[in-house]
This record gives sequence, structure tokens and C-alpha cells, in this order.
Amino acid sequence: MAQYARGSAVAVIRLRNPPVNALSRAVLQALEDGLKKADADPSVKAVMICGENGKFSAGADIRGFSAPKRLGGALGPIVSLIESSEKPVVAAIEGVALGGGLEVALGCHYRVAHVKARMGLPEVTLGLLPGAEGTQRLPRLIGVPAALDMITTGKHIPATEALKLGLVDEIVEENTIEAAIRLANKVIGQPLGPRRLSLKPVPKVPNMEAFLDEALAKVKRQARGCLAPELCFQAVRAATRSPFAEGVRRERELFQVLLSSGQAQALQYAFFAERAVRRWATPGGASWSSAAPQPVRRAAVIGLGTMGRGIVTSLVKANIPLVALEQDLENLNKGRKAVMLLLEREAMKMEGGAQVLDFHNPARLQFTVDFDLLRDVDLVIEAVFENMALKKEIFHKLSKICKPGALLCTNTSALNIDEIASATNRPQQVIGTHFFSPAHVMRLLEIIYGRHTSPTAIATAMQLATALKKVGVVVGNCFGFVGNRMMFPYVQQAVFLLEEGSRPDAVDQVLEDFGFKIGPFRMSDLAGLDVGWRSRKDQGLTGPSLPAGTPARQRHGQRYSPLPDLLCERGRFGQKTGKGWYLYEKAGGRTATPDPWLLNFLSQYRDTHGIRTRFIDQEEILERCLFSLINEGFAILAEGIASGPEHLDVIYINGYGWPKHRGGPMFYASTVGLPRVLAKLQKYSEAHPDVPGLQPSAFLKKLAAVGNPPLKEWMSYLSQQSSKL
Ligand SMILES: CCCCCCCC/C=C\C=C\CC(=O)SCCNC(=O)CCNC(=O)[C@H](O)C(C)(C)COP(=O)(O)OP(=O)(O)OC[C@H]1O[C@@H](n2cnc3c(N)ncnc32)[C@H](O)[C@@H]1OP(=O)(O)O
Repeated sequence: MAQYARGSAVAVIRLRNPPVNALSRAVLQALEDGLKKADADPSVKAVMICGENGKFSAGADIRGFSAPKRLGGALGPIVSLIESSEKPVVAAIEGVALGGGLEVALGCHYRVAHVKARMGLPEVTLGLLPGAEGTQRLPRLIGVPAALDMITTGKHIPATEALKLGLVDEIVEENTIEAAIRLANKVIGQPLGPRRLSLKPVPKVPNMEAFLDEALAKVKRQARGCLAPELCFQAVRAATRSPFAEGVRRERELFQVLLSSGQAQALQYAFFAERAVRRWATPGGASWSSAAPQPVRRAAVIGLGTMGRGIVTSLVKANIPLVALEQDLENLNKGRKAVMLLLEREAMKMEGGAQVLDFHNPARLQFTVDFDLLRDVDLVIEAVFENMALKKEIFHKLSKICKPGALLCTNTSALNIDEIASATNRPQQVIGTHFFSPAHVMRLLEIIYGRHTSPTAIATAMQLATALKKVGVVVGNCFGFVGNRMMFPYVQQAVFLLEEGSRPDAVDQVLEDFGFKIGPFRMSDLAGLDVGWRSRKDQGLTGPSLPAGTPARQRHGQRYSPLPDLLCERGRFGQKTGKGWYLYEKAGGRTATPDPWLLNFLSQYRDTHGIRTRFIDQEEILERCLFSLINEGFAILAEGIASGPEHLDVIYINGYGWPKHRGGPMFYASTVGLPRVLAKLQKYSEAHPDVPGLQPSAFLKKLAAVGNPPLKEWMSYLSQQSSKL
């Protein structure tokens, strides 16, 4: 768990807990034993602490937070023990030093890092704060502004930046361990007082209080209801106001508040859920453990509209050479210009910039209108307009042109993968890759397998997600897949609430207060109302193919709201036309203001259809929108479209702006309690019997009937249910 070895005058303590040397109780105990041994041995003159297998430590063992007292009790005092050692202690940081791992390094008198190492205090992302005196030592070492930034955002910084900040004393390109031992030998006998961070004053910032006020306002703005950033701030502020020991006491108090908060549990659940979805499986028995991906040495993207441009940018950033294809020169030139602009912007954010991305090199990024250039690529991502006939035509062409092994991906947000695959001679190599806009920014990649998609194709798409630094989530084929399918009833409820008496800004406010980045109406305006309108026309729900005499507010015997169609008929497509559910300063404007025209329109609409306006409170808005979305989630699980609730949660957090500190919709349902979710859905569906989205799913009913089983056990009830059928 931590290996102690004595060579010459420097004792070596190696943290050992694969894969990331997380600080479990056993590791901490061994670290403490090693320090005591070194202290007691007169032939030892210095100590070097490092981690096994090129990683210092990823911090406290997150799974141990369920028994936090023993862990918390242990780490802070051990860091103090390191710092108070009368023999110099040097940290040799390779790989990562994160969280409690970095706090151990901060207790050391010197820090040497490998140039590729990364450091950070990411506890805030787990709903916590650095609870082993890190909020008190870091500001003393690198100053309050830099420490606040690291602690309240949790970002990982590269060794080069750590050196500039003074977080490490030296960076090396080769053997970090040898360099640390060299340094340890050199500093033997030198005074340690100035190296003990707890004894240093916090460096002054001119007008500290004004700086802190501004910093707090920024932290609150960005937190959107998440507690941890503000409490991290408070702990650092304590360092500026109190002596070290008092600051540590405050840090511990705040840590306890966070540890017992539901938010920490939600964020830690989200951490493991993101890792769990990598272990994908399909109901047919294919899985990550047996499927091997095929290499992607060269790719192609078809279509350089908004999605295609973002996808090209992502592939270039991942260093995958590619061909970008458009249907004609006019669209190609427009697309090329837009892609180059995106890449220039991305390059500016990166060290090494345009040279690293090398996007002016035609061997790495080639623009063409010639399909023949797709002959040799290993993978194609089609990103054209959402139109089945067009997609089928392209896939038919691809199956004739592309080499036999090439993977054919379609970027669609709802269309049937099997139907697209039917246009090819290789349905086993056809797969859905649903990117989210902007595709070079959003982390989610929904990966949709069809009836014939091979395990290799799924594994290759998952590998692509990793290469693009995205979270790939494998799901089955149904209309809207997982994300959009759950979104439909949510947006539908939002519109029904308007019919019944609410306002777009009132509905948005409730959901934004809950923690969503933007509410459903602001989101529709951003995405463009015409997108859904086109889809509804294709489905025959509105437009010329709607049979004459269809009631305005009913389709197939179910409640339907024509409100979004009516806005589109009036040219109100959202931001792009300067008006939609809101009014914008101009076409393409981003500042939404409530539109008196719309409010008047709504009131006339209600009169026309004889709808009695009523006051709708925040609770009803929240419950009808969220519980209908969650209800659809249970139906998706029951149908085997996703292999567990974690998949739905990861999709919602990474693709739909669901607040991570609430753990995703299914985790949220588990915290509300399934019997309560069920009771509320029953109440609303009794009031609105013509809305199927409010009728509780059989799977939810089944789970609620057994109480509120832990989320981890849900799927086992499903197999019991299926075996009985
Ligand atoms: C009485 C009251 C007193 C109060 C005082 C309390 C004092 C409390 C004391 C200390 C508190 C310390 C807080 C912490 O240290 S919290 C942990 C902070 N660290 C992190 O957040 C790092 C998390 N990990 C990562 O970011 C990545 O895993 C990384 C290390 C960058 C490696 O990334 P990658 O190479 O992509 O690999 P994976 O993410 O897939 O990870 C590999 C497996 O390792 C598992 N893992 C990673 N980190 C941890 C961890 N810290 N604890 C446990 N397990 C960890 C991860 O889940 C993967 O495993 P699997 O695939 O099985 O899920």
C-alpha cells in the first residue's frame, strides 16, 4: 500500500494502490508508518515520497467517503506530520497529484514534478473541498487569486504552469525520482522553517476585501446552485483572515457540511456513472469486454453545416487526418471558411496553437466535393440535413465507394438507424453517432446501435469518443434515442403549462433555479423552433398532410398543442429570426426579453380554445416537466434501450445541461423517492388523462411497489419482471 525503502541517506516512500494510488486507509497507514520509520532511523537524513507506476496520487479514495470519519481524521494529521518532520521531505510528482495527493505534496518541504505531470484540487467537482489543510497551505504558497481559482474550479494544471505559480520547485523531462533524490541529498541540513507552508503568511493582495467580494460574486454566478464552490471560497477566505490553525478548523467545519450534503453524493455518483458507461453492453450480449475496436487512421465528414463544422473541428483536435466533403463548391467554400475560423479559435486556446493542430496541411485536412476521395477512409461521419431520403441516398453511395471495412456513422438526433442501414450493403457497419451542438464543445456522444450493428462497430465508435475527449454512451435504436426521447415529454409539458396559464419566462425560471443551464423555452429559441416544426410536418402532425377536420388540440386521441406550430407559421423561429418564445434585440441576437405580443397571443389562444387561465405554482411546473421526463426514462430502461439508469444520467448531465450536483434525472428520482414520483404522476395524469407522458410507466410502478430500492438495484427488478412475462 506504501512501500518503504532506504537507500543511502534518503528513505523512499512509494504510494502503491493501483490504478491511481488513491489514498485508502491502508495507504495512509503505510505512509504514516514509513514517516515514523524514517524519523526513527538516524542514518536517514531525508525522505522522498513518490507514487507507483508513474502516478503520484489521484487523492483520497472516493469510494471511502462512505466511511469519511476515519479517512478525514487520518489525512490532515499525516500532512502535518510530513511538514513537521525534522528531515527534509521531497515529493516526486509524476502523472497526477490531485486532491489529497496534492495535499500530501503540499506538506512536503520541496516538490519536483515531471514536465507531463498534472496537479489540482478537484474536490469541488465531487461536491467537497480540500479537507486535509489544502485550502490553508495553497494560498500561502501560490497566493490567494491563483489558489482560489484552482480550488473553486477544481481544474488540473500542467507542471509548466505549476512551476510558474511556484507550486513546484523544479520540473524535469526525464527521471523525476532521481531528480527528487538529488534534490533531497542537496538540501540535507538546510533549515526547514521557511519550507513549512503552515508557518508562512498568506501573501497580501492590494485591497484584499474588494478582491474577495468580486471573486465571491463570480463563484456564485458560476455555481448555479451547487454548494461546494462557495464553501471552497469560504475556506480560502478563512486563510486570509485567520491564523493557520483556526483556518484549518474552519476548513474542517465546512468539509463536514459538504460531506453530509446530498450534492456531494450526487457528484460522486456522477463521477462513477461516467466511468461505468464505458463498460457498455447490449441486450444481444455484445459488450466492451469482448469487442475490439478497429483503428481509425483517416476519417471523413459529409456535410459542413453547423454540426459538420463542429465534428471536423473535433477530429482535427484529436489529430485524426480527414476529408471534409460538401455537395457543391459554394457550400464547400462556406463550410471551409467556417471550419478554419473555428480551428483558429481553438488553436489560440492551445499551447503550440495552429502548428500543433496542423490544419493548413492538406494531408491532415482536405476539403472536397469528390465522393471518390472517401475510398480509403476508415470511418465516415455523415452530418447532413435531418432527412431520411437524403441520408439513405448518401449511405447507398457510401456503401458502393468506401472500402469494405469502413465504419459508416450517421449524425442524427432521432432518425431510424436500421432504415438508414438498409440502404447499404453492410448494415453491420452502420451506427448512429449523435453529436450535440456545438459539436467541438459538447462532451456527449450518443452512440446508437441498430439491429445489425456489429460489436466491433460499437467498440470503434466508443474508441472514437475517447479520442475526441467525449463521453460516449451506447444506446439502442428508437425515435429520439435516449436524450431526445426523454426531452419530448419535458418540452411538451412546458408548452401545455403555457396553454393552461403560465408564461415562458416563469417556466424557464423554475427550471433554471433548479439548475438547468437554460430553461425549455430559451433552449427552443436557441436550437430553432423550425427544427421541431419540420419533424412534426414529416410525422404528419401539422402542415399540409394533416387530415382535414383534425381537432386543433388533439392528435391520435391525445392532447396536442399547436402553439409551437403557430409561432413558426408567423416566422418566429427563435434567436435566428429575432423572435420566438421571446423577443431578441435583432435576428441572431442572444438577449431574451419577454414579448408582450406573445403574452397577448397566448391570451387570445386561450380564449379561442375556451381554456380557463389558472395560476400555476412553481412546484407544479417543476414536477410536471421533470417527472414526465423521468417517467420516459423508466420506459426506456424497461425496453432495454439503455442498460442502466447511469446511462440516462450521463446523457442528461453532458448533453442537456442537467445540473451535475443533482446527479442526473434518474438519480434525482431516487433522491425524491420513487413512491413520491409515482404519486405525483398519478395525480397529474388523473387531471390530464389525454397526456400519455404523465401516465406512470409500468417499471416505475413496479419499483415503487417494492418501496424505494437503491438505484444500483433497479435493473435487477427488471429482469425479475421480464422472467415473469
Ligand atoms: C472529522 C472530520 C474531519 C474533516 C477533514 C476531512 C479530510 C478529508 C481528507 C481528504 C480529502 C481529500 C479529498 C480528495 O482527495 S477527493 C479525490 C480528489 N481526486 C479526484 O477527484 C481525482 C479523480 N480522478 C480523476 O480525475 C481521474 O481518475 C484521473 C486520476 C485523472 C485518471 O483519469 P483516467 O486515466 O481517465 O482514468 P479513470 O478516470 O478511468 O480512473 C481509473 C480508475 O481509477 C478510479 N479512480 C480514479 N480516481 C479515484 C479516486 N480518487 N478514488 C477512487 N477511485 C479512483 C476510477 O474510478 C477508475 O476506476 P473504474 O474504471 O473502476 O471506475
